[in-house]
Amino acid sequence: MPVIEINGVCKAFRDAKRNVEVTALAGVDLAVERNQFICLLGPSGCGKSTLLNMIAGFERPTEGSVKVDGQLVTGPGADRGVVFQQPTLMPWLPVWENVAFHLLMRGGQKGAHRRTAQTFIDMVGLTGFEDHYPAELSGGMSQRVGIARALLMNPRVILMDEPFSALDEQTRMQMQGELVRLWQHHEGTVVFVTHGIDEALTLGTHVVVMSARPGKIRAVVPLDLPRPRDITSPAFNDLKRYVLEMLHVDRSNS
Ligand SMILES: Nc1ncnc2c1ncn2[C@@H]1O[C@H](COP(=O)(O)OP(=O)(O)OP(=O)(O)O)[C@@H](O)[C@H]1O
Repeated sequence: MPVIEINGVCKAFRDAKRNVEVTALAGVDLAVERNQFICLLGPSGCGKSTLLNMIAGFERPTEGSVKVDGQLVTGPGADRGVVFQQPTLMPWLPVWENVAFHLLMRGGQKGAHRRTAQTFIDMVGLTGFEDHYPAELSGGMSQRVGIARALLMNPRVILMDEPFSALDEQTRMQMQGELVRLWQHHEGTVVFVTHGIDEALTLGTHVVVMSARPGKIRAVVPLDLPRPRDITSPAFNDLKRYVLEMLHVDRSNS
């Protein structure tokens, strides 16, 4: 059984200001299997974030269904960890309390929660920064805190919405490498929204190419490339050309 099942999903938003309906997604079907790393790629406004938000349970489909582990998604849950573009850290809490935030909210032994947080702080390479505050961290470090916080709940699915887009090129490439290593060591199912073709081809087991207005899935492209990915290799560039063609079909029709 797929971990995520999206069946016939449509999403319309009411634009109250202009008194019109915006169809963000129309007839989206997608099955995501365990341990797949799915990159959602498509032009701005094609509904990538809307689709991710529906898996996260922040939005409900207008039509169709979204299931995780066979259960209909009706709201957010601990089985789905979300990492946003901005890491949404609590500025008044040190790193370890930000990482352990959901555990601390549940109550219980603070010392035990700190030890649990430490495991994930170490995992994302922030050892020594446990007591730093968000204002003392770089963009990449803040994003690592967000990733550690999402991993700590041991979710079935990690949902990431352009988590590295605000980072400089070098930090982004480093974070991409670290994310792949984490995913390879701990396994799990990832859905990752990106604008970047290279990023999608570097990270994913599959790229889901979306078309715009209303958002639909144009193609699911399996990435049969060895890791670590070599962005200069002929195989990488063949796939890049194919994905670019998929994106361009959309542009030439619009
Ligand atoms: N809450 C909302 N209210 C009204 N319209 C919305 C809302 N959220 C999204 N939309 C519209 O739905 C469409 C899809 O938006 P969405 O943010 O999902 O696209 P996206 O592919 O993630 O875009 P980007 O790559 O620019 O972040 C857009 O036309 C957007 O204006």
